[in-house]
Amino acid sequence: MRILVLGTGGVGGYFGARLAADGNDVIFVARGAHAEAMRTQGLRVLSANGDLHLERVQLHEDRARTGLVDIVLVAVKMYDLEAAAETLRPLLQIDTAVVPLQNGVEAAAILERKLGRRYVCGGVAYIAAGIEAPGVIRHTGTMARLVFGERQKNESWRLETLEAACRGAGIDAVLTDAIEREVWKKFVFLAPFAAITCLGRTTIGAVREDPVLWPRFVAMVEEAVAVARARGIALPEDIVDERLQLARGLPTTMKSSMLLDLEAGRRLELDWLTGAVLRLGEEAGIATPASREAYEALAPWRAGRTGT
Ligand SMILES: NC(=O)C1=CN([C@@H]2O[C@H](COP(=O)(O)OP(=O)(O)OC[C@H]3O[C@@H](n4cnc5c(N)ncnc54)[C@H](OP(=O)(O)O)[C@@H]3O)[C@@H](O)[C@H]2O)C=CC1
Ligand SMILES: CC(C)(CO)C(=O)C(=O)O
Repeated sequence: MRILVLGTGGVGGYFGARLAADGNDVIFVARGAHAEAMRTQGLRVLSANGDLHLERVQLHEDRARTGLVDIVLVAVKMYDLEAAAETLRPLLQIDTAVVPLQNGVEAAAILERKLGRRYVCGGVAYIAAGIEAPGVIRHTGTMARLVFGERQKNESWRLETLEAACRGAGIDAVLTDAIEREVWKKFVFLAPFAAITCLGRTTIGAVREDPVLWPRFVAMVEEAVAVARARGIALPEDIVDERLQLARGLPTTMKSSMLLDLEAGRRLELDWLTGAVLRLGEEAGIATPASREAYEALAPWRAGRTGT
């Protein structure tokens, strides 16, 4: 099974490296100084789950050398998704599974428009990881979980193969027959979590203790759940309480990946997180005032420090 990792950052680098270290045929798409470091020094993962160093990595250089692939793990940021998807088409064969791991609820639909529905599955990544230096991925904490599933059918030999490869590599991976619900389950937590940590420029631990930030977070979770339900997503009855419990149990020092981007002056995924709550809420006739307030406060930073 040949796996293409489209975007070798925190998510793609961590899971791709674990799969490669277990002997899977993994080809990485990377660019810039990070790609150059991977070419000359390999790819290193620093993690409480076990450090690893791939001395040699297969980098995607061109179509001929990469050939056709069986699985694509899509792990570029949302603002890079359409352009990255353009490069995929020549690498796909009839039953290639393209698995988006982005935050938000819109990646699969974007990929379906670009590539066609047959290829595109759904996926969710639970991990906190990033590029610490060129060629080096830093994983924070121990959480490293993948959930994926078919969007058009229940049975999936192609994803069963991926699940087996992940488990062989020590990755906590689950194949689900309700992937749309899983993607929304993460979204109704993650969009508010990203927004509130960015608004406070602080950790979830500090948010929990703050008499202003915590109620704003709760209101945003309630709004996101209302949007999901209005769009026909069958979330569990107790989803708000369950998501708040999740937030209460997170490590005190944990930050969202969007806060790390904000602190580093990078572009934000705001428009696919809080922005999507507003957009999808409007379409469904759901008011989202707490999310709107957060969006408007963060919007000046969405293009990053360089404004590009
Ligand atoms: N980081 C985390 O802990 C988590 C992130 N997520 C989600 O996963 C997705 C990926 O996030 P993350 O891993 O943090 O992102 P990163 O920015 O760490 O990694 C993405 C990588 O893809 C590269 N890239 C983008 N487009 C291309 C291209 N066309 N060709 C080659 N390389 C490309 C980027 O390069 P460059 O830097 O040059 O742009 C970057 O190195 C996001 O949607 C995020 O919300 C989900 C769960 C946890
Ligand atoms: C909350 C977390 C770390 C969980 O995966 C995440 O997805 C993010 O911050 O982007």
